[in-house]
Amino acid sequence: MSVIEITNLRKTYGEKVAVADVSLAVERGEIFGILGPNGAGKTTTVELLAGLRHADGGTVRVLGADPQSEPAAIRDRLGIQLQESRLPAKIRAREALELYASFYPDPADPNELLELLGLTEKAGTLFKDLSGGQQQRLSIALALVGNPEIAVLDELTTGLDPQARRDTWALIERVRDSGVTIVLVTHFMDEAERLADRLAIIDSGRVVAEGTPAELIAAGTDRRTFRMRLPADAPEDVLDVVAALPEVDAVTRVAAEHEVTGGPRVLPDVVLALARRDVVPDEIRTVTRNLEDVFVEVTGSRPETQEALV
Ligand SMILES: Nc1ncnc2c1ncn2[C@@H]1O[C@H](COP(=O)(O)OP(=O)(O)OP(=O)(O)O)[C@@H](O)[C@H]1O
Repeated sequence: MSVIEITNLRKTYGEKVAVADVSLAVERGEIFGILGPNGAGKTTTVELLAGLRHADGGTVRVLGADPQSEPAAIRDRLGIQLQESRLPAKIRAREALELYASFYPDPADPNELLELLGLTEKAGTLFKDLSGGQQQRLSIALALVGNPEIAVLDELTTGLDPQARRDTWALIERVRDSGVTIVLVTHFMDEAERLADRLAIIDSGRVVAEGTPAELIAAGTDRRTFRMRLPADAPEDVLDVVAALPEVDAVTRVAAEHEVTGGPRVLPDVVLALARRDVVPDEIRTVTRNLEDVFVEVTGSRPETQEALV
């Protein structure tokens, strides 16, 4: 059953089209990823579905209600963690949770949430003295404190170190497994590939691809790629022979290897052609596509990575 249905959503800021035409459906109990480059319209889309902004066109239904005209119907059922949400520097972790809990009719137990998020030992710590990862976890706890059926998490792991990111991912899976539907906004491929049960890639305010990570990776191409290392004594013209095979699209040199791309039969055809010339590659390994390749194909842009932090 869909808990969120967005149809032909549109939002402009003056001349600027932030969301051109977005349609998507989120099913109960899944982690749904919204992936896209900076400025694609992801945050605006989730702000519209949370009823924080008014759409210029299209419809949004969250748990059957229109968040714009019936905000009260979803207020206690949808929790949202917005990008860079800041708390007052001098509020303590438990105080913040207790304060937010007091806004809801049936809140989660702040102590249980602190435990779930690994913050029990930091319960008495001032917000300003928490590390980036701890602040992030606290903001996730705040999105969950109303015991929501749906939690929207925007740029969950931006600025976290690799270990904190992995811990946060494990936590999100635990939250999903406890029955909460999660909408995860991210521009990190690895995060979407690892966490999302299904995802939509948004570019320039439109959905350009949608499906499970595996479906997206498998769809749209019958091209295959592999890399091989040729023996030092291979005849010089053997690469010309490979490149001339009908099944081969391209042969490129990558460090000590050659990368060959072509149709579904590219690997056996190349191996056979080499064998006819008495050449046996020292090593062959297939190169599988990942979500990053899909992203580059459908958006034409390279995603950002967390490498700077590693
Ligand atoms: N309040 C606003 N006024 C004017 N333009 C805006 C406003 N909010 C967003 N935009 C513009 O709308 C476009 C979509 O922004 P949005 O924040 O939804 O994208 P995003 O995919 O979430 O990107 P990011 O990851 O950088 O936050 C951007 O070009 C942005 O500059």
